[in-house]
Parts: sequence; C-alpha cells; structure tokens
Amino acid sequence: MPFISKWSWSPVDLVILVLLLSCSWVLSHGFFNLFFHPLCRLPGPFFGRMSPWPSAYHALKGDRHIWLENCFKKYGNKIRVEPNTVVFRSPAASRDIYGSKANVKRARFYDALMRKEEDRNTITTLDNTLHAKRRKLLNLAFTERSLRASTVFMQQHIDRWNELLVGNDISDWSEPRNFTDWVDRLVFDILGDICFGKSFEIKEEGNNPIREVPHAIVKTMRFVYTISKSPILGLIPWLRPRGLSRIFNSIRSKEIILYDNFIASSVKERLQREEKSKASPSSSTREDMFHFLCNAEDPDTGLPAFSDQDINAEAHLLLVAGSDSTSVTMSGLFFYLAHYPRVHAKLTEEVTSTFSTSDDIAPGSKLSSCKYLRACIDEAMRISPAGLSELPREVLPGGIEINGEFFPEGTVVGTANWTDGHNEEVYGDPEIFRPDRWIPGQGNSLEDVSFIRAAFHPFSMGPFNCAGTNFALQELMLMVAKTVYRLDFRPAPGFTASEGVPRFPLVDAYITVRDGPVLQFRPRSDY
Ligand code: HEM
Repeated sequence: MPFISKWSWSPVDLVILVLLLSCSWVLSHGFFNLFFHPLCRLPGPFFGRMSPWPSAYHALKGDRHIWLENCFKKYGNKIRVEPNTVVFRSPAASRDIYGSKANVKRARFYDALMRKEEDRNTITTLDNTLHAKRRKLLNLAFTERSLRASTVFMQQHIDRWNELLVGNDISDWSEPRNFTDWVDRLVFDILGDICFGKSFEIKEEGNNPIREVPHAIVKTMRFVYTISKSPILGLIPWLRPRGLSRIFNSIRSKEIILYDNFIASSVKERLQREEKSKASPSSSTREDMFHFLCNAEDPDTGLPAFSDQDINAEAHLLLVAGSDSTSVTMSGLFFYLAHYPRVHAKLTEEVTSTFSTSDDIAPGSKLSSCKYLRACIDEAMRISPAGLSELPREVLPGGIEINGEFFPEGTVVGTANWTDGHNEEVYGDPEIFRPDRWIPGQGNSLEDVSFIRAAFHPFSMGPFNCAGTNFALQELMLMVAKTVYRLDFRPAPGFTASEGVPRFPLVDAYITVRDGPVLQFRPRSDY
C-alpha cells in the first residue's frame, strides 16, 4: 500500500499535529468569544472575554475577588470575566439575580463540589423543582424548636472554649493563639454535637486527628475551585462515572478519608439510636438536627424523605456550610476588634451592662437588645464575608433582565459578596471597620441605614439562601457576647497589622480561606 507508507507518521509529527489542532481550537474559540459570542459587546478583561483561563488562574492564586475588584475599577459595574460569565456590582443587580422571581438556577459550578453522584445534597441539586423539594425537607432541621434544642449545646461548648482560650495561668496573657484554628475547632464541635449528637471534641487538648479536617477541607476546596473555573468544568458530569470519581477518591488526603469515615460511622450510630428511641417511645429523644432529618416524611408518599445516603450527603453539607462561614465571621470580627480598641471597648460595655453574669447570656430579648453586638457581626460579615466571589447562577430559557438589560438563556451571572461589601458607592468608607454604620442615630439617618441594609445579603436571598441563617446568628451572638464578657484580648506581640488601615487577609476558594489573627487572651480584670 504505497499510499499508507507515504503517509506514515512519526511520534514527533503526531505531537506537532496535536499541538497545531489544539492551538487552532483555542484561537478559533477565542476569536469567536471575542467577536461573535452573544455577550461580545460587554466590557471586561481581554483574555477573560476570550477564555476562562484568567479566572482559573486567579482561583488558583486565591485572589479572584481582588481581580474582580480591579476589573470593576477599570471597566465599570458590569464585567464579562469569563466568556459566558457576567459579574455585577450593584444592589439592584443582586436583587434581579438572587430574588425569588429570578429566572435562574444554580450554575454547573456546583457540580464540581461533588466527588461522586451519590454525594448530591441540597446545595448541589441544580434542578429548581428538585431543589425546592429537598430544601423544604432540609428546613425541618432548622425550626424554632430545633434551634431552641441546640442552645444548651452551643452554650456548653462556648463556656469550655473560653476556659481553654485563657489556659492554666489566669494571671497573665495566654500563649499566642491562632484564632482561626481555635474558632474552627469550636464551631466544628458545636456542629458535630448538633448534627449527630456527638461532638468531635477537637477543641480539647491532646492528639485528635479530626483536628486537621478543617485544613483538609480548605485544601480540597482550593483544588475544586480552580477546576470549577477552568474549561474542564463542563466535562465533569461526563467524566465522573468514567473514572474521575475514582481519581478524586484516590487523591483524598488521609484527613479527608478519616473525616468521611467519621461522618459515615456517626451517621450510622445516630440512625441506630434514632431507631432505638422510636422502638421505646418512653426513652428521651435528643432533638438535634439529625432527629428532624430522620423523621422527615415525603409529603407525596408518606415515606421517609431521606435515604441513609441522602442523610450522609446532607450531613457533609451542614458541616461545611455551617463551619467555614461562621468561623470566618468570627476570625474577621476578632481581627478588627483587636485592631479597633474603641469598638472593642464599646462592645464590651454593651454586653456587660446588659447581663449581670456571663452565664446569663442566652438567646432572648436581652441578647436581641444588644444592637451594637449585632452591628459588629454585620460589619464583620460585610468586610470579611463568607464566600468572596460571585455565587454563579445560570439564566433559564426566556432570559433575564438585570438592571434593565436582557441576558439570554445559558449566561452565567452573579454578584460577589466581597466587591459588594467594599463598594464605595454604597458604603463611602468600605475599608474602615465601623459597626455604627448599621445603627440609626449614630451619625446615620434611618434612610442611610435602610440604604446599606437593602444592599447587604451575607446569607444570600431567594430560594437558594442560607438555610442556617437563624442558627448562625444565634451561634455568633452567643460566641461573641460570652467571649467579650469574660475575656480581654490583644494581638500577640509581633502580630499587629502593619501600618495603614488594617485589613484581614482573605483567600478566595468559594469558601473564604483565612489565617489568624494571632491573639492573646486573659480574664477581664473586672470579670
Ligand atoms: C455567618 C454564617 C453563615 C453565612 C454568612 C452563610 C451564608 C450562606 C450563603 C451565602 C449561602 C448560599 C451559598 C450558595 O448559593 O452558593 C448559604 C447556603 C447554605 N447554608 Fe449558610 N451561612 C452561614 C452559616 C450557616 C450555618 C451555621 C448552617 C448550618 C448549620 C448553614 C447552612 C447552609 C445550607 C444548608 C445552605 C444551602 C442552602 C440551599 O442550597 O438551599 N449556613 N449559606
């Protein structure tokens, strides 16, 4: 066959051919994205409009939120940061995208959060109807009754944590404490107790391999976030049953394996206890979140709403969604309190004048009357938000109007908590930690406060908003009030923020990654 021998390829020829084909694919796609894509007229960084790689690069670096901020400065309040993604910085756009009537669903990004199909839970259910059904059932774990039942566990953990923060020598400042690590442990223990009726006990001294789990979650999220911003995203659902799940499984760190096993065994144990208490109704039932999930019934069939596999998947969601978000708010708040002594003093004054002892601090009208405490928490969620970049939503058939402009089906849209919270047009002095901005009469009119409140959505809004909002706010109010009542704290020597306006450094990985502040604690002198 002279024809074939004439056309035989050497390995070098093949490599060159593959390279040429790849280059022409990338260039023709880039060319299309720049000049013929339906969004081609929108402003944004040149390479971002051409391909998703700049976005993936900043996701890898962890500074995607800062990149968005710089793009807004350069191109205005609407930017095309990826060929098919438009991010906005305006309160009206937030309402259009996340409001209850928005014609959107969660974007494919959420698919990347699952290792395998069986891990699908409420946040990764992309179909709106299925999500609504699942969310209605998940809400059963967040009723007033379950919140009340969880209060006592929260208080016990916080009381113990305060003791540990001070250490043995109460007459002097404690050893320097990396507050992020310490608060991660507290929040994990509370969630373990409330979700499974079993605390992880990682805040206690001694060896506990689960203690590494919060770090392992961060590592996993940084990896997943980069993948989710790369062109590989679209292939994930196809690749998952074709080997990707196996690869993800095999590269799990030992801490994540340990954590997965821990959740699986806790879920199993907790299910058995629930069965037992059903069998002997006279025994006391622990009304943790798990109890409500186990007993949820599908309204259509009357059968248990969640399979054991579903409960396992929801348990993972509750632990990740409930831990990092609360923890970053605490770390941000304590960083700013340590660097703004007047704010710290005003907060302490409010809490100590409201309660006669730290043990009296409990949910109720007195705690709700602490307006400055709530303002400090809001200010922390504005300046160090949980989730820095956009929560991506995909436009459904029929398109959507955002700020009066039409966007077609398939466009990915969003607003980013970090750039929203640092918007000078809304906050005037966004770099300053100023809780007073949330309280009318402290140099602000009622209109000023209503204006910023209307632009502030730390828990998102609409059908995909945070299921744990009330739980999180109660937990935060208790943790902050008890800690400032009992303890004094300061930046450890050598750990004060450098010159200029202090800013708590944050890394974007869909969740907010943080480190520090490094603080020292001691009992308050008049405590
Ligand atoms: C300061 C604390 C918290 C903040 C700022 C926060 C914020 C958020 C946000 C912005 C979302 C939407 C995420 C997205 O669409 O990608 C969300 C979802 C969620 N959060 Fe929270 N969260 C906090 C604490 C908690 C806690 C303590 C729990 C539970 C124990 C929780 C459970 C959930 C769940 C289950 C979802 C998914 C809801 C759904 O898909 O329908 N969160 N949270």
